[in-house]
Amino acid sequence: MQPNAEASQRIARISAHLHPSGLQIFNGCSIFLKILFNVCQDGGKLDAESSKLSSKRRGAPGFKVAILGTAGGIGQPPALLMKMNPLVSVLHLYDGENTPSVTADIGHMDTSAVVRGFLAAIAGECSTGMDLVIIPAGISKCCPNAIVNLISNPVNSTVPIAAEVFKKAGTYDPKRLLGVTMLDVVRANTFMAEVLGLDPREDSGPVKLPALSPLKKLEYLTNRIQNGGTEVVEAKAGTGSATLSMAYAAVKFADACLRGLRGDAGVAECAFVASQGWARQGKERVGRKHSEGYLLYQEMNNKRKRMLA
Ligand SMILES: NC(=O)C1=CN([C@@H]2O[C@H](COP(=O)(O)OP(=O)(O)OC[C@H]3O[C@@H](n4cnc5c(N)ncnc54)[C@H](O)[C@@H]3O)[C@@H](O)[C@H]2O)C=CC1
Ligand SMILES: O=C([O-])CC(=O)C(=O)O
Repeated sequence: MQPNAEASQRIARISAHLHPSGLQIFNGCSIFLKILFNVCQDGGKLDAESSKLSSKRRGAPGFKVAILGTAGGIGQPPALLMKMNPLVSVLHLYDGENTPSVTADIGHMDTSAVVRGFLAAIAGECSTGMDLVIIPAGISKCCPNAIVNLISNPVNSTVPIAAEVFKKAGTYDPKRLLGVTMLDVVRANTFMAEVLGLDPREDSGPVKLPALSPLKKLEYLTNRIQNGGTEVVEAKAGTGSATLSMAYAAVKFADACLRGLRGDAGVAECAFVASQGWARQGKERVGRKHSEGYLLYQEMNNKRKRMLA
């Protein structure tokens, strides 16, 4: 096809996404996915379309990522950061409200990921074909074959609830359902580095620990990390909880998952996962398809295990 004709086709496609003819669909329609902005009715078609666009742009396929609850305090900054992530080729944004504004805004960024927004009751299905689904709010009925990063609090309850939802849908895979506890790790790195006068980017927690004795310093750090959420809530004087540091942590974790899926060796981060029942947090190694199991939990002494239970 001639370049001019191709460009005309692309303009028509973009116009169809920006001004979907089926706008009345989300006014009083009972179907589950209320399609809104940049969105067509057929999820599969849309995925194919997004992929076509993205692979043309990038020359190589990347990962498809969805964010549920994307218009909220935590959801918006990860949408921005995932649009900047070179591993992401398709970014689907879901929320019950304000998805158009977030999608329009982020969609103008000149990075390669193709963005689509869905005004969706996310307690139902999310689009299929995703590699990674990040959930600050709501839950999807099923995310077949995707790694799910569940952020909604309380993670030690929402992850088991999500597991039941996925079991019902026949899509449960404990190795793909990860409760995001990364903010605690991020805080631990920061606070520990502050006390020791180190660069927080050095990931050497276990190496640093002996330097923290006597016990008082450990107690100080344990308290500060455990009360990190309260520190932010109080600073925000009742207007909300951590959103920016959480978004950073969510994206740090999501990026680790994508690197694991890409096949990078030695990718391991902490998460809340199912193992011999619930109430476990361990360091997960993420592989090409899913997390590959605990590294850290087995190494913890009983006192620490009791603290996590
Ligand atoms: N895992 C962690 O370390 C942390 C978790 N959190 C948790 O993250 C969650 C999200 O926090 P924020 O983004 O600040 O909340 P928020 O209230 O600002 O945003 C929630 C968003 O989700 C959307 N939403 C909620 N239910 C929906 C549904 N059923 N269908 C469609 N859209 C829906 C809302 O429209 C809203 O835009 C909270 O549960 C919070 O406690 C917060 C900080 C740290
Ligand atoms: O309670 C919240 O939503 C915030 C939170 O988990 C934290 O900052 O660690």
